[in-house]
Amino acid sequence: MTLKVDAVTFAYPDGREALRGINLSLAAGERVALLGPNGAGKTTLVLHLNGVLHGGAGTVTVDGQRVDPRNRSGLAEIRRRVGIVFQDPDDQLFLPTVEEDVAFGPSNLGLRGDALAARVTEALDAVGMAGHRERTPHHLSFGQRRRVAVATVLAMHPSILVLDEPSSNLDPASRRELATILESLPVTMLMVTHDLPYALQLCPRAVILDDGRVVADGRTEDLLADAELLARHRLELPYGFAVR
Ligand SMILES: Nc1ncnc2c1ncn2[C@@H]1O[C@H](COP(=O)(O)OP(=O)(O)OP(=O)(O)O)[C@@H](O)[C@H]1O
Repeated sequence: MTLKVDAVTFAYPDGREALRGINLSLAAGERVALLGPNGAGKTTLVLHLNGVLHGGAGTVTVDGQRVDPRNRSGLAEIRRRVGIVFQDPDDQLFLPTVEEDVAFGPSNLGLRGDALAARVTEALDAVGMAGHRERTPHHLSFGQRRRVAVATVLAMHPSILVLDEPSSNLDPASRRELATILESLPVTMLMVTHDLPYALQLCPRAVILDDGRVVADGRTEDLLADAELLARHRLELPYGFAVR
């Protein structure tokens, strides 16, 4: 089991209960969509996977290792294993060139020289950005910056890739190209999205979160074909979209 979330609860300091007993397991190689209306607790859950948020009840384990913020060296390893691609690529890109941004994480792990260069090339190749390695990230288009943000995470060789709204703000061609890239990656994937067709295309399994609880967990196709379930949780397919 790559990821196991066991009875996790969490309330923010103002007392708002955001997670009310979450259970979720991902097997190695699975691709799972995390769906739910605004305020359901998706981001709060994601921030528990690498120990940014903690303090409630329950446990999260990654590759059998418990996420424990008091264990500093353990947490560094968890953050290598759980690679999070945030919605805004500019939160992840801050160095003068693409290759420096992609090299940043692995060089912090101690990689140098040829091993580091190979890691950068491999990650940029995986997202189709090898031809842009010497460019300045803020001169790239939004879609290109998102791909580089994915590369910065892939360069860490994560065992689970977590994507927050990967298709947002992409034009149709970039959205499709990113789907092709994500489909080709041999990693365990948890994808937070409001884009239900994207979830269907990329993730055989989906989990719906609402009001801090898992309210459905099953085949994406089955969940999205259940109009009542979708309506109950404020989820909508695009007009005229046929699931099967
Ligand atoms: N820093 C915070 N302090 C207090 N409450 C918060 C904080 N961040 C989030 N919340 C609350 O926690 C709940 C879950 O929020 P969260 O951001 O996890 O939802 P989400 O499913 O990611 O929503 P969205 O689809 O809008 O991104 C909401 O009720 C939200 O108002």
